[in-house]
Amino acid sequence: MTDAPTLPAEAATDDHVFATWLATVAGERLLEVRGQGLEGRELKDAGDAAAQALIAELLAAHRPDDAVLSEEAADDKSRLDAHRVWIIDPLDGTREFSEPPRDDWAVHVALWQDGLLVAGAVAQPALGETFNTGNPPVLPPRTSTRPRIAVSRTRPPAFVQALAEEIDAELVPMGSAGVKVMSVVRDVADAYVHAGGQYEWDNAAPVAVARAAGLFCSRVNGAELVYNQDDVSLPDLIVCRPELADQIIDFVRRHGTD
Ligand SMILES: Nc1ncnc2c1ncn2[C@@H]1O[C@H](COP(=O)(O)O)[C@@H](OP(=O)(O)O)[C@H]1O
Ligand SMILES: [Mg+2]
Repeated sequence: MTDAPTLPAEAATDDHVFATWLATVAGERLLEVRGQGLEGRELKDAGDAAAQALIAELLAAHRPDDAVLSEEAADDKSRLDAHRVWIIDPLDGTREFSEPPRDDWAVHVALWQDGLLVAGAVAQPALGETFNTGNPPVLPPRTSTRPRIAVSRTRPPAFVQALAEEIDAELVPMGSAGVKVMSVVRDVADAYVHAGGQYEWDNAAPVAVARAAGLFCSRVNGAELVYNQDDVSLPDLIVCRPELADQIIDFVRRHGTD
């Protein structure tokens, strides 16, 4: 049993600092698990379990009155009547986590309050970075005139290939929704377009951070992303530099996502 990490003083009252700390310490725990010599399914399961256990313990200790929605815990529907809900993916990109030395996996911590995402952090432990809403990332100038669209490495939606052809974009495959959203924040890509399946925990924290950095975020048809719903399926989204949003939404409205 490892000692629980010590809460930084500011994190007691500041939800941005708390989210950042929680994602960071869970990421550090995941790096430890990755160093234990496990492989494949065993490594995936050990990572999911260790990050979930630590995050659950720290939320119970430091935010005991808040509700929690986590990929790795039973869904307690009392969250539907709560004012504050932490939306957690303890390990996003589990597949890539189990393929060292890949760095495209992440920890997601978001806070939903009365209808809105109000704080969030995405740790990318293998890069040693935690992107967050407290110190929002500053969007670098765009270095590519040809749009780069981040897509799932293993489940790229078919329509994104057609979209790329129409707008003369390049596809950049990588793991983890959080990593793909942060790739737009970091000017590694200019857009992330996904459809076909995802859940609130896969995109809540990434969207909170992306918005804080000034990026455009919506469903693929341009509709609002809505969190803390009874059904937590949130199967599609666009995160992009604002100047690309109209083109992408227009394509989806004309062609659909099939
Ligand atoms: N079609 C789909 N249906 C359900 N979940 C999906 C999905 N495509 C992606 N996801 C989820 O979104 C996250 C990012 O996926 P990808 O790396 O393929 O982009 C993964 O989360 P987890 O790793 O937490 O399971 C994955 O499970
Ligand atoms: Mg996930």
